Amino acid sequence: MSDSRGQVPTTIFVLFGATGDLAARMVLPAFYQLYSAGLLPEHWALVGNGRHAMSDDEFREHVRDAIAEHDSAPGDDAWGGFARHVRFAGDGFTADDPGRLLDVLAEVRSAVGEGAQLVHYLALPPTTFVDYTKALGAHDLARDARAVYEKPFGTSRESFEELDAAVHDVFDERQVYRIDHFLGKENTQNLHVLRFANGLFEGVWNNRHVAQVQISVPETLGIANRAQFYDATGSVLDMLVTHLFQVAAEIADEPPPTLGADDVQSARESVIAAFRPLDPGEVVLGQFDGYRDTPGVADDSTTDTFVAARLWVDTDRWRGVPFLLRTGKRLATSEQLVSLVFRPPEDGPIPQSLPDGTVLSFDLSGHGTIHLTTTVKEPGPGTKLTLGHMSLPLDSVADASPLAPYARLLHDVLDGDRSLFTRPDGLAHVWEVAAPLLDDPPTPQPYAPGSSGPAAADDLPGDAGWITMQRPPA
Ligand SMILES: NC(=O)C1=CN([C@@H]2O[C@H](COP(=O)(O)OP(=O)(O)OC[C@H]3O[C@@H](n4cnc5c(N)ncnc54)[C@H](OP(=O)(O)O)[C@@H]3O)[C@@H](O)[C@H]2O)C=CC1
Ligand SMILES: O=C1O[C@H](COP(=O)(O)O)[C@@H](O)[C@H](O)[C@H]1O
Repeated sequence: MSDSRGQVPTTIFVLFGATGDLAARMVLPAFYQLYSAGLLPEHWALVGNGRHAMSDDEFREHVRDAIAEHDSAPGDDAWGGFARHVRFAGDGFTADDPGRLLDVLAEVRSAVGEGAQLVHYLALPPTTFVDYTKALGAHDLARDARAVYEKPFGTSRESFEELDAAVHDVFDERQVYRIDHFLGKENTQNLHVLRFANGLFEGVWNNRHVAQVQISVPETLGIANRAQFYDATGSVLDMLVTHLFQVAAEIADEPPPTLGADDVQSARESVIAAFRPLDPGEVVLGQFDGYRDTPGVADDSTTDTFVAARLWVDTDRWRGVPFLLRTGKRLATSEQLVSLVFRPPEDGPIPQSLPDGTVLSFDLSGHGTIHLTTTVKEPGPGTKLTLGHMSLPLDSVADASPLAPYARLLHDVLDGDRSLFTRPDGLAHVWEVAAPLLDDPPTPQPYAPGSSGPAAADDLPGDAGWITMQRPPA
């Protein structure tokens, strides 16, 4: 059944983990954004699932509170229109016992139409993905459905392989959408568009012109409300081998033949095979002072809350160019900055170009901003060189109506567009690249909350230093 907007069929979303942290902060607000923007099908329903009982009205109140807290408070009229699509099916969901889900789905189907497509969203702890996948198969909820898996898709090579096998027992690969929400950010998508649509950039996107690439995602926030998850995960698994690797692949990939979904996904996922396995000697781990006092964290925890790594991409395009990746909790600033530091011209009439005088940066936070730092003449007499900065906030572009990453990715699931989702071949390579670090991690070095992390991490980028918005390139 298709709605009046043409291609988008009537859809029933089943949100597992519907009362969890991610659902509240990201997924439920994303549904509301899509609804407000008129991007949901005419006929749709959202069925929340959890292990406890809850009435539809209680769940609706929870959803409204979550949207108000993490986005903006819905007006009464708009809320009324949205809330009537929302149901809750409690009492858990296992292969042996479907709880209330099958009964609620039967009621919803009879309201929206028997042919409705099912989209399952697993906003659950990753340790539960295998069991929920098996349960979907056992209750015949996988056929013709789409399944969205939160990250991380596996927490080790072994658990990735186990999950991959369980998923492919139940779903065909084309039904599977593995989320990495950094790929859904507006400005991550500009890495491709700016490069491939502008000869100015595509011509210099290689090791002849780029001296280094930085992906720097410091965070001021801590882990207080996610201590249990975080202490078992750490910065390497939470951010490095997931978001930062995927963004690195977006920069490093070869031009896809088209910007079609399969080609874009293939280009990104296949270049991960060329990432050189990480050398623990080129990685600095850190743990902020006071981390072990956080309720839920073990007194003797060695979990890393900071990682900085030098990654090498062994392709003809990037051989010899360090990709410098950095992220951590309780740092001095929150930024999501991807920078290409260009080499100065080798010869020509200006022999003393400023080092790092040309830097193209993509700020991935919010709606995104593109920054370009270039060497210019300092206005005035003589020819003194200095640096100038240009900024393009993406929401200032004509007719901009940016979507938050989760709204964008949910919309792509509805459209059946898998270009911004990860693929198992790429993820299998991720574990190969990460293996030397996971097998033999350096000892995390202490750092003060509010600092820029362990001092040793500052050696990784060399003279360029870590580029930040507070301290643009020297
Ligand atoms: N929170 C975040 O900021 C981010 C989270 N993610 C990912 O999203 C997913 C969910 O994360 P988050 O919401 O923080 O996790 P939560 O710990 O909040 O868990 C989500 C929900 O899952 C259910 N649940 C918890 N433990 C179990 C269990 N053992 N068996 C069955 N159900 C369980 C609970 O619902 P109930 O009690 O109702 O059954 C809970 O509310 C994870 O994969 C995480 O890595 C990704 C990016 C950011
Ligand atoms: O997936 C995660 O991402 C967030 C950062 O995401 P953003 O929404 O601020 O772009 C990070 O804080 C969290 O630890 C990690 O699990």
